This record gives sequence, structure tokens and C-alpha cells, in this order.
Amino acid sequence: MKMIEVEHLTKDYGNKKGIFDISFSLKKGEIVGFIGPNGAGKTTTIRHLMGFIKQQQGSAKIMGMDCFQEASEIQKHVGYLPGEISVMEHMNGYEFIQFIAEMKQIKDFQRAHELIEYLEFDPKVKIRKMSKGMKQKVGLVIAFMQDAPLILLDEPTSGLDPLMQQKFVELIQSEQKRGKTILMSSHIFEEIEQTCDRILMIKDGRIAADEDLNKMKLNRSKHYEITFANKEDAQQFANRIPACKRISCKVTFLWKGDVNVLLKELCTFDVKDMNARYQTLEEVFIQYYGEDRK
Ligand SMILES: Nc1ncnc2c1ncn2[C@@H]1O[C@H](COP(=O)(O)OP(=O)(O)OP(=O)(O)O)[C@@H](O)[C@H]1O
Repeated sequence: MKMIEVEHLTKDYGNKKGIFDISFSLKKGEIVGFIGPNGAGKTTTIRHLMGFIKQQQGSAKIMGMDCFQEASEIQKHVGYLPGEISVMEHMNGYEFIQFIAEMKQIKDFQRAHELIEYLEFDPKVKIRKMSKGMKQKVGLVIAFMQDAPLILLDEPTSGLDPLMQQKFVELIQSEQKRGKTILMSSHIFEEIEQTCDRILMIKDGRIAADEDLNKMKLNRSKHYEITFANKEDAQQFANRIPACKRISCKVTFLWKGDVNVLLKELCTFDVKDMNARYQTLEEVFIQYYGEDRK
């Protein structure tokens, strides 16, 4: 059975806004990044999965259950971090976590305590006095404390500093080892690259890409930057390399073939410096799906 199964899901808000004919599924144990520009439809899709919105067409199922009709049953099995956390400002962090735990009938607080310690924040601070990042940590504790098999995270690292973003990445990696299935929306390719097996890209309310990241990593090219002793050499070399760019003595290009072919070409020139690195995931996406992917 699929953990998530979305088929032809549509919610038309008018003016070309909403989500249109969205289909995808997640198997148990998959960690999937949901990426797309502001307003693309990520939150709308996730809110359908949580049963907060009724679809106009199509269907959304979690563990075989209809997301809207069986929302309360589904929420028992799903950890959820909303994009915007609406919290009880008068409570402190711990009181709020307890309040949600009671609603979700969670009896064991061990995991919540572990997460509070891991995310390094003081849960006794009143929520109204918390920074955005601290509130986000409260939201993360709530999403993970239930030890649910499926976790939906809407912009999980928004407001977190780089150190905490890294801790978040490690948290996802350890949850994956524990067999969790996770769908997380993000604007940050690097974060998706570090944590996910698959990437779903949404644009203008439609799925624009559904790619296996490991296959994509195997297929990516290397980005070379070569500095020649003079402009003439740089130009002569550039004439032999398709789709390269030359600025003064420097030539940059992508290369996927046999590196020996490249080295043979290069040895006839006076090379001053050479840098090579794998393309980033973001660069691969720009290459496949165009500059306007965001
Ligand atoms: N209740 C609503 N009524 C009308 N339009 C809406 C409603 N909810 C969302 N929209 C519109 O639908 C589109 C998709 O919004 P959504 O919040 O799903 O995008 P998103 O991909 O999560 O964006 P972001 O990255 O900014 O959070 C946006 O244009 C938004 O303005």
C-alpha cells in the first residue's frame, strides 16, 4: 500500500491560482522534497493531504484512507508541521506541546523531551516572546514527537539558523533510518539534495518534474573552470568546446564524457589553473527545466 496517493487532485481558486490535475505517490520509507516557487501550490497540496481542504476533483489518500473524509483517523498517523504555525500565544512552548499531545492522545513524552534537547531551546519561554526560529522548533517537536510513520513538513527550516538547518538535515537522515516516510516542501535545493531520495517540482499548480535524485546525481555533469595564460589560447580552446563561456582568459563549461579527451585537448595549451566540481542539483534543474523554474 502507498503511504500517499494523489490522483488528478484539483482545487481551482480562480485567476489560474490553485492546484491542477496533480498526481504523485509516496512509498513507505521514501523521503521526498516538494519544491517550487512562492504560490506554486505546495501548501495547498499539503493541506489537502491533512484533510483541511476538500478537493474539487481527483483524490488524495493516505494509507488508503480518503484525506478529507477520514481526516481525524489520518491525523493520528501523520506528523505535521504547518507552513505558518498558529500558536497559543499565552502558553509557553511546553504547555503548547502538551496541549497538542493531549489532542493527539499522545501519552509518551520521552520523544518530545529528546527533541526539545536536540533542538536546543527553552520550552518554558512564553510563545509570544519566542523568535520565529524558536516557534519553528516548537512546531518541529510537535511534528516528530508522535513518532508517526508519515511526516508532512511545510517549509521545515524557515527561520532556522544554519547550525539548526544542519541539525534538521541530520534529524531527517535518522528518521529515514527508522523507516519514516516524509514529504517536505522547501525552496532550498541544497537541503533537498542532502535529505531526499526524490524531488517533486510544482510550478503554477502543476507537477513540473518528478525525479529520482540518486539517478540524477549519477547523470550530472562536471562544471569546469579553466584559466589560460592568455586570451588567444582561451579562445582557441573555447572554439573546440560546445556551449562554453569565455571571459578573458577563463573558459567555463559542463563536461560529462571521458576526462582523457578533455586533458588531451588541454595539453596543447598553456593552462594556469583548473577547477572542477559536480553540478549542484539546482544547476541540473535549471539545465533540464529552464531558468524560470522558481
Ligand atoms: N483560500 C484561498 N483562496 C484563494 N487563493 C488561494 C487560497 N489559498 C491559496 N491560494 C492561492 O493559491 C496559490 C497557491 O498557494 P500555496 O500557498 O499553495 O503556494 P505555496 O507553493 O505553498 O507558496 P509559498 O512557497 O509561498 O508558501 C497562491 O497563488 C495562493 O495565493
